[in-house]
Amino acid sequence: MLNFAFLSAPQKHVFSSYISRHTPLHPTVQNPNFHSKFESLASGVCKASEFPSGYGGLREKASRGKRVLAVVSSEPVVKSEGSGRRREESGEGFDAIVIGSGIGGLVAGTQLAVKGARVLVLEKYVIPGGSSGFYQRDGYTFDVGSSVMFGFSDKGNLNLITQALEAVGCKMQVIPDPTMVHFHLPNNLSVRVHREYEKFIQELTSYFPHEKEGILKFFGECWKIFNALNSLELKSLEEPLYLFGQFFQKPVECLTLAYYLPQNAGDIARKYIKDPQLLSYIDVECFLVSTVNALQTPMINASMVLCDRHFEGINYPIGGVGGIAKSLAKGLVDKGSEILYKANVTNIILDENGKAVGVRLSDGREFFAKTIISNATRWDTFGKLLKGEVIPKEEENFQNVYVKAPSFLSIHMGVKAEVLPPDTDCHHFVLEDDWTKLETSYGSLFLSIPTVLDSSLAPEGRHILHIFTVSSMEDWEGIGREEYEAKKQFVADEIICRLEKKLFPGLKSSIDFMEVGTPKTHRRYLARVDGTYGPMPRKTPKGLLGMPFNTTGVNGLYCVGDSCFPGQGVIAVAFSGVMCAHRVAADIGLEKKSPVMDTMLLRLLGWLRTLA
Ligand SMILES: NC(=O)c1ccc[n+]([C@@H]2O[C@H](COP(=O)([O-])OP(=O)(O)OC[C@H]3O[C@@H](n4cnc5c(N)ncnc54)[C@H](O)[C@@H]3O)[C@@H](O)[C@H]2O)c1
Ligand SMILES: CC(C)=CCC/C(C)=C/C=C/C(C)=C/C=C/C(C)=C/C=C/C=C(C)/C=C/C=C(C)/C=C/C=C(\C)CCC=C(C)C
Repeated sequence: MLNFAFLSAPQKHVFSSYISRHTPLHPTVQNPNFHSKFESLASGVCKASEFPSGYGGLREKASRGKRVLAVVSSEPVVKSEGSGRRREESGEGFDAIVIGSGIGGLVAGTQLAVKGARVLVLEKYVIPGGSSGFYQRDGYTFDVGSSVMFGFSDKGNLNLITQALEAVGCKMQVIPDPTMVHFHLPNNLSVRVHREYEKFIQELTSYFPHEKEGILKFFGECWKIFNALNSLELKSLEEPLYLFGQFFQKPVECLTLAYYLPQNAGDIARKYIKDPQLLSYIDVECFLVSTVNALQTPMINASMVLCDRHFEGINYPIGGVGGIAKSLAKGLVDKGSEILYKANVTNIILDENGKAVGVRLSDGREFFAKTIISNATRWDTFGKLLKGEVIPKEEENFQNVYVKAPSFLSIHMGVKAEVLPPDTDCHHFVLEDDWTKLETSYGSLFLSIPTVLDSSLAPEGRHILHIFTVSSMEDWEGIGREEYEAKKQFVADEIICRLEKKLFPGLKSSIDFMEVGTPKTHRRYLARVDGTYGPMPRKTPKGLLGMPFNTTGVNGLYCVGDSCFPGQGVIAVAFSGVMCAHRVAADIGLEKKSPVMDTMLLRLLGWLRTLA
């Protein structure tokens, strides 16, 4: 029998609430099979049985030489109710609280934990990952977001997912994808982006032989940028000791990147390419990266994607994309930090000097830390979590340069395997007959069939089809429940019809399972305002110049994720996590810093952004 007499009153309260909540059918687990299903998700060497104790485990902790029973993560005791003193004040608080467990938040959290910081991640939903999460239905494991994964190889400096996992002792098994995407475009332009660069260039030039030189020159310039990026050690561009160190060690590469920082891919493509159809093709390539055309896509981001797919390649993690977040969450807890699910942050708490010192949850609980990192979008962070506060000038600038990209409609389907022709590629992009429809709602279709690579994601004899397309919140608001359901069915039917015509005859009759998500679904489950896909330039941007890094105008508050430099994409938000952790670590004394140089660099960067 355990004797709990040594627990203080608040600890007893926490413990009894833990016991009552952690019955086999935990009410936070909406799906009673969730736990076992989640555990069964394959994730390489991170054993599934080692589910983060953050999901409500009890563990023993050493504290000042005494062994005390501590409740981990389901209810970290932060505010001592008796004395009214915060742990932070008594020297026991967290170094950082991360709001949200998207890949950006988890990478920031784990990188800090590895540096010795004590981190608390607060996630609104019941599992980690946000748009890189997963869900399971009827024997299918669906990726919430895209299944095209960069950053998983063993070489170079840009394999940020491999590095993030390695930092916490995890490695995932991956399956190399021979084709990043198969484009089905107007005028029967059908281009496969092969893993091998030469094969891809050969295929593209077979459609545009007269532009061979232009194609090689454009991609050549992309490789110049990619190679410069790949040669740097990637850390915070807001930390002067690192930044100037890199300039000193790799001056040519840094100057190359500085030169391209304010440039867009469309302008560079136009230097070499004249054929309007080929320029439209490059628009489509960029649309995948940024949901806007090439003239609005930063050249650094375009180069990163257009080259990395041939350098590291696209690799799918066995068991699904959700395994990445699951492994990072486990790694975080292994490193002595904590993650708490069903923790909906409603406010960031500022002290009397306007410094961010804590957060309040929708159930009234408060947690305090030296620094607060928000993985919510900047619109949510400054519009909701800091509601009532004056919005800092830098955020006003950001909102002048960037608007919220529309959301998307997603269809997750299970289909009979026979409907797919042999050798079907894993990822497809369909824009049937009109280039001008590229950026319009429902104009183009993204389609992934991850079971082509990993059949374990679906029951035997079945495949997963995940289709998504641009859709705006305005389309779905102000209608009643019945109309909403009928509209979902109608829009999905139209899309299925298009795919039947273009790719898979008989698709409709082969459907075994189907679930449609709208912008409202994405707003609700990803906690992203209007379900937005992320920031999109209001007009032609100056490359990446206007994209904010991680510090904010509020002392102690940092942002991470896709509304920070360099923008959308799992690998991009992983980089923002690495940058953020480095800057925070310097600010809390875990990394070297120079306060004088900090002030100068942050002012300089602030000024540069005003030029965007
Ligand atoms: N193939 C791909 O490249 C691919 C696939 C999937 C996702 N993605 C990318 O991932 C990027 C998004 O990653 P991200 O790191 O910015 O975050 P995210 O939006 O994926 O996750 C944010 C997390 O924060 C949580 N959250 C938000 N507000 C909260 C609050 N107030 N309290 C508690 N929790 C809260 C959400 O529930 C969510 O889990 C997107 O840009 C998308 O492109 C890319
Ligand atoms: C600071 C100053 C001012 C200056 C200095 C100079 C320098 C040094 C600089 C540097 C820089 C850097 C480092 C940068 C970096 C960058 C990076 C890393 C970037 C990255 C990016 C990435 C990206 C963008 C990615 C993306 C991706 C994506 C989005 C994906 C997606 C996908 C999809 C959607 C798919 C599709 C699908 C189908 C088809 C189905």
